[in-house]
Amino acid sequence: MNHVRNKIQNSKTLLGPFPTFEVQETPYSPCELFLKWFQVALEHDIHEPHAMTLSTVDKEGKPDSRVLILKDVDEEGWYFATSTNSEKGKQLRTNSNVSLNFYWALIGRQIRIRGNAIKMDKETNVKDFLNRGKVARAISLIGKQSSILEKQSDFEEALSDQLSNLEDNPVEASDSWTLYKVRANEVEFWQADEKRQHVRLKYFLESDHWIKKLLWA
Ligand SMILES: Cc1cc2nc3c(=O)[nH]c(=O)nc-3n(C[C@H](O)[C@H](O)[C@H](O)COP(=O)(O)O)c2cc1C
Repeated sequence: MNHVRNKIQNSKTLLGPFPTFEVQETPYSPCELFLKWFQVALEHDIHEPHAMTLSTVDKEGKPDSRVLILKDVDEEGWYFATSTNSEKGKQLRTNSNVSLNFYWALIGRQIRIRGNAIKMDKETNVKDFLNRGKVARAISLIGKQSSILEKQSDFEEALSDQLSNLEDNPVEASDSWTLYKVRANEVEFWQADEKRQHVRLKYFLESDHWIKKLLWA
């Protein structure tokens, strides 16, 4: 495995070419800039640009991270969905502080969001749940995300039970499936530069308005 370690040690990063980031021409709100950057990601055919890392902290203050799908974004916040029974669901119950991170290597862009995760109402959660594919709904209805699985066949049996259940009850919704809105108070846009002169612009929410500051790279 030493050859793999050599590869890691000698891997190059941020070679470019990258798009430019005109910090003087940025909009008032980070949501608007996020959507502009997302559009650029789509134009560059970034693979799964809506995959993001969600970080939470447990009740002892220990951080935890995992990848989730961004379901929507608007001036109110960034949205993700998961089970309240999952590890992250439990963590969010005791501490709603979160961060989100997007990294699009091909265009050298990273977006960091810090804020609070707020649960959406029951009706919205049910609507989001019913929009999911059948297998995803069946898995959610098992309702055991992140608990210990003794053997893989237990999962297969539970899935098969839930798939038959959905045949009989096609609009059954999970009690735990929840859409969360991350209301941001800090959003940073980071643009890589081939000559290592990276550009960082951070939005801070002050009272009820956004201010923007450049950051040292
Ligand atoms: C690309 C990708 C997308 C994912 N999307 C979701 C998602 O939208 N919701 C979710 O609960 N888990 C999603 N997962 C699984 C999570 O990363 C994680 O394994 C799961 O939510 C359990 O996390 P927890 O134990 O911290 O609660 C996704 C994983 C990957 C790699």
